[in-house]
Amino acid sequence: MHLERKINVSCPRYPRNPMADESWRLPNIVQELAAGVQEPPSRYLLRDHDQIAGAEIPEPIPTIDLGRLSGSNGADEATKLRSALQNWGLFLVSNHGVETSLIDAVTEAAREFFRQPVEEKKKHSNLIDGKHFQIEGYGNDPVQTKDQVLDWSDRLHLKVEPESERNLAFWPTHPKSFRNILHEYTLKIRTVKINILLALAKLLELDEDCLINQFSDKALTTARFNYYSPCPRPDLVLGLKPHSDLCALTVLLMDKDVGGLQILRDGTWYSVPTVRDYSLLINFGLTLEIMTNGIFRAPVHRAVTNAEKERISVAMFYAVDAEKVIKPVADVLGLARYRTIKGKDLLVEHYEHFSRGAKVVDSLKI
Ligand SMILES: O=C(O)CCC(=O)C(=O)O
Ligand SMILES: [Fe+2]
Repeated sequence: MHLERKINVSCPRYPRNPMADESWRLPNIVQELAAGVQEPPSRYLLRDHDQIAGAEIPEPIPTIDLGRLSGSNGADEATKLRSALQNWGLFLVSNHGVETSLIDAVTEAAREFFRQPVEEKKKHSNLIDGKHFQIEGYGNDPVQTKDQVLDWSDRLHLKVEPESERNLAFWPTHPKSFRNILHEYTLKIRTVKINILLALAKLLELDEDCLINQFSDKALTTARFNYYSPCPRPDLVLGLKPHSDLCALTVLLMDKDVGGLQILRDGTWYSVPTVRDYSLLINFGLTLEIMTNGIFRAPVHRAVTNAEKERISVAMFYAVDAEKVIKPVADVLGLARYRTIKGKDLLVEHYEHFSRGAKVVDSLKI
């Protein structure tokens, strides 16, 4: 059975009432829209005039030397990691073992993919029969209500692990090297994920493999290539609404030239600066927040757009098996602060909250 059927998001079937005009459920490809409009359509405009310009981050996001953290003399890096997590909930990793040439190749492959005509990309559409949303493929998020504020971005979202779950129909053949590059990148980033989970378990003074053991051979890893078209009104439109990632861990490859990621701390949005030294950004998701009973928090973040420049980011999401019940991994973490939830149900609840700008974590806290 294909995983996407197991984790299908419960989007209302289209058309629910054969007589009703439900075309609003079918989002535009933003890249197409951006090429033709002077002003973004009203569905993309923020309602509450939230401040979009981010504040300058008061100190650099800490960079952890992953090689050193994983080695026998990792105590200094572990201290840095602890403070990064307390302050920002995210950090950069350097010395991560992924060749710079591979990182460049991933970025370039993504750029080449998005450079194709929309008709080519739509061959990998995330709408079944042009109507029903599924998580995998090229397109946008599901539109659940007429007044949902839409995001100024398109994406290609692919299952990469377990390998048996890859759906090659969604995997681009242009550029020709795309599939090989993504395969190589998946193997390399897996090691990054493992090293981080080992280090986190140590920080929590738990058995070293206690977090890694949460990921069975059915645990789902997806790669999401985000494409933010230039937007005529970056002051009124978001590239991606505020959210926390759902998975346990995200490894984010940011565009090295164009910034756009913002992180929320104490009610203020801070711009995350671009990095040019091939560091990767590590971001915790809600699954890890629940597994650590709130000791590690999933930061709320969003992406803003740019008037002149396109922006690309590549996120690798490490989720657990869809059937796994997510809960604190050890009794020593204290009385549960979150209700337990299955991986697949978290996904459904997330989309329901995300579409109306709400946070699923608030519904999970006990
Ligand atoms: O584009 C970015 O920098 C952030 C992307 C992101 O948050 C996501 O894909 O979940
Ligand atoms: Fe995210």
